[in-house]
Amino acid sequence: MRTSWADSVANSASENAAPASSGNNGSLRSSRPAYVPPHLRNRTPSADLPASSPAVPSQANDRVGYAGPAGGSRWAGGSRPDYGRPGYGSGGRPAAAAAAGGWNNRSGGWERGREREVNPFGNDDGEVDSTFGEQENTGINFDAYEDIPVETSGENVPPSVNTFAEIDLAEALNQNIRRCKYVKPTPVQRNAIPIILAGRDLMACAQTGSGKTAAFCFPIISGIMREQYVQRPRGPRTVYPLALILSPTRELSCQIHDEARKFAYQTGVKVVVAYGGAPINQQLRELERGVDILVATPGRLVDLLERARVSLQMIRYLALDEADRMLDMGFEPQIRKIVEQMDMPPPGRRQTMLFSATFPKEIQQSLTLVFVETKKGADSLENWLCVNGFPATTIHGDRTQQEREMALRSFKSGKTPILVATDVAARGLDIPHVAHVVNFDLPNDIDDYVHRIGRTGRAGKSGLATAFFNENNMSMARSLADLMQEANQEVPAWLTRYASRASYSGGKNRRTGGGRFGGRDFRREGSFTRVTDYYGGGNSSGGGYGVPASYGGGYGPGVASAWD
Ligand SMILES: Nc1ncnc2c1ncn2[C@@H]1O[C@H](COP(=O)(O)OP(=O)(O)OP(=O)(O)O)[C@@H](O)[C@H]1O
Repeated sequence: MRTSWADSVANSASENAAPASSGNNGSLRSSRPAYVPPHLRNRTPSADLPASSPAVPSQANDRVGYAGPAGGSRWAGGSRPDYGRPGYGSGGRPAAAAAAGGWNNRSGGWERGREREVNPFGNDDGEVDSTFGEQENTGINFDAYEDIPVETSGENVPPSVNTFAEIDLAEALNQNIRRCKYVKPTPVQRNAIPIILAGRDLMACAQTGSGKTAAFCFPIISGIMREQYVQRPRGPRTVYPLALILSPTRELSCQIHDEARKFAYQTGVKVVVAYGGAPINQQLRELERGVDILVATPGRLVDLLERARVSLQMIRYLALDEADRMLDMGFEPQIRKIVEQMDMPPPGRRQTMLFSATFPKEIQQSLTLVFVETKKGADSLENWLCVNGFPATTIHGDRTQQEREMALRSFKSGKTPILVATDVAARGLDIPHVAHVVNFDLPNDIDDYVHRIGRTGRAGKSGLATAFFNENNMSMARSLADLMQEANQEVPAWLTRYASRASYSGGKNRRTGGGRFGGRDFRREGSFTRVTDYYGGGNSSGGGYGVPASYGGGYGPGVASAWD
């Protein structure tokens, strides 16, 4: 079972309380500067520090927890204990400083005396105006931007801001914004920055050259500065970035890296870039010096992950720049691997941001319809999804007509892209763009099943259907296996086994053993060929849960749908 992110942080905290000199690879560490996390850089050694740091309470890492006390700046410090770790050499700050300062006290810069941070602004090292004055900006025509309509969707979207001063960013970051001569935020920045700072996931579509890079970099940098207490494991060669920015090309990665280094200058947050087509050794050396934000192309990142030189275990922010382009360029397998198959924390434990100038409609409207058996089950699943960061709503027989209509509107508009429904309420719904139907509870009747999966893969589009099967669904095994066979899909061995057991015992489903499906021949009406489903998981000992997979479907031209 996957260990939770909070657990792994707490574990790593206790594992890593050893002094720097007792690391696994002392010689390696002595030959290169030891990595120092942002919160310990530029701190004077303190005699007040305990010999070992306390383990981090898991709650401290929950992003809900970092909103800070109401009515004051989040950065004002408060009574949060100092989790500074002595093992990192320069020492943490005294607890009293934590209580008094927050990160407005950060004098900025990387760890003093170890590595000098190159000034990414050239020789002009920092005569910065103390206010966001009317300086020259970098060529963005803000007059033209004022008229650009901005649409937002989602629940309780945090309000946009008009000025950088309104945003609760760190002073060191504000200084860099002034150094960049950004006077005011662009529309995408006005809207996206408060959303990301509020801990929300985001998909943002804004035209080229509209300042998307800063829109995701500012909140990531300020978030990392804020999480001063985050403890990271220390492998001899593995690094644990806190943020990952994926981009499709070497050029874009380098550009993001250059920009991010400016924004992060003297904040203590270190940005490293890794891309393919260039020797890996130099990039490895750079990574070994420590990394908070990793900007990478997918292929090179997979390479680094497979070599165990990078771990995603501590990722709090995942930004995909030009996400659609990455898919177009065939990076989907790598992205899936990075996001789903490595050690990346699941949604809810990390923030995910998708940025692009273009998002095909299919990407923006991928609605998921989940079928459950009971009204109670619908409510509790909806609640679970919402609590875990998946916007969901529900329709079932206990909801008023008005509530059902509202839920449907919210689903169709993409505000709540997951709809949990009981069978009765969902019959006959014609909702475009349903990309995925999940049979969380399988129905007892194959007709109902066919109706349900017919909500996706409509009008010639492909669709995905996922079913969770357990021994209580035994009576459906034979019909499901037959149905899949008819649709030329591979029938998993475990389902075949269930099917034969069900036939021996006679089966309860009225269609079992019938060979052909009685009543209505859905196949002749084009239904079977347009649906694709896959039953994963499960085993002969029973009770397994399905795993989503497999896209497909589509039906021949001119074939009418039974439900359209
Ligand atoms: N608030 C701002 N004020 C002035 N200039 C800005 C501001 N934000 C960004 N810029 C500048 O605008 C230019 C375009 O920004 P950026 O490259 O982030 O755009 P983008 O939306 O990512 O573009 P693309 O989609 O082409 O990658 C950059 O030179 C950047 O420094």
